[in-house]
Amino acid sequence: MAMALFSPTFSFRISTSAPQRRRRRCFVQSSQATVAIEAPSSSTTDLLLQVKDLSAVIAESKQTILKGVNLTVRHGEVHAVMGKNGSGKSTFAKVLAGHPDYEVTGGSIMYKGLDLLEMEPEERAIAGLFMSFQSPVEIPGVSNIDFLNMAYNARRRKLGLPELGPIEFYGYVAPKLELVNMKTDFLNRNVNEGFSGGEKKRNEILQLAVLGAEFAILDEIDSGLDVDALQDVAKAVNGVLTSKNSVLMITHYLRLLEFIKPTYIHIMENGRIVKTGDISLAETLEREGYKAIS
Ligand SMILES: Nc1ncnc2c1ncn2[C@@H]1O[C@H](COP(=O)(O)OP(=O)(O)OP(=O)(O)O)[C@@H](O)[C@H]1O
Repeated sequence: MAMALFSPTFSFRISTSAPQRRRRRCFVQSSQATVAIEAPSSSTTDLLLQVKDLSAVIAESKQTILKGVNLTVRHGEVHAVMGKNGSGKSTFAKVLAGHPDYEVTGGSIMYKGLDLLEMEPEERAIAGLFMSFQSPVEIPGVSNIDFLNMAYNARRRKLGLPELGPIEFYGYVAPKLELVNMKTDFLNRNVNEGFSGGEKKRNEILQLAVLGAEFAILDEIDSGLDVDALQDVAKAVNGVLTSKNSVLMITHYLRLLEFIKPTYIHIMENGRIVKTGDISLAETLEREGYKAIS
């Protein structure tokens, strides 16, 4: 059943079905040629995520949104996805997270050597995939610290590690609050309830820091942030980046990419990645608009 409050992290609390993975084999794989430019190949042991010829429709209307996406992400890389409004960026992110609004109709996604499309959203989260949404959801009646503690322990349980009690967990989370420049009282407030837009984004990055995700998908974390908040959020993202984990961020603006340096920039157009390059691609875009690179 589709749910209003989808998030792989929140799925620890609210279990979902994942229609996208079960139905995908009922469709013939798209044979449309894609124009994606793959990142240069290196050792396959570095591979974190490999998306091949991914196509997806909206579950309800069957309207095709993704039309053959190819993307390779290795450990330690930062990928930025840019593109005009409506080109399919958020849909791609949500399909990676296992959002039930979409059905995969072709292609494959391998994550850490596993078939991601065979995994439930919560299994994806436990396997280290984190998604920050454009509009983070509010969870009335659930305090931020309880939510974080529960999500953190759920992952630890699956990894065979001992759970942390409230006091130990407070000791773990407190330094991470500093990383995102959030006051302690945010821990006792209900998840995102009454938070400003910027506070919600900081809270998303706090979740990322707490969960220690290996692959973070950040959908427009820069939207609605003032300059200071943008720097705080970028500093926090940089603070959680290591040579072992990777980030896929969706953005419209060069300003974010000046703080979080991308390894590759991809341009999405009409449900496909049509161009891949370095920061100069975003600079051209900023100067001349999409007509310069379409
Ligand atoms: N659940 C849905 N129901 C109806 N239409 C949808 C749904 N999800 C995506 N779409 C449509 O698919 C297209 C791609 O949407 P998507 O949100 O992926 O674009 P985007 O590139 O992220 O855009 P933006 O830059 O404006 O955030 C849009 O035309 C959108 O209206």
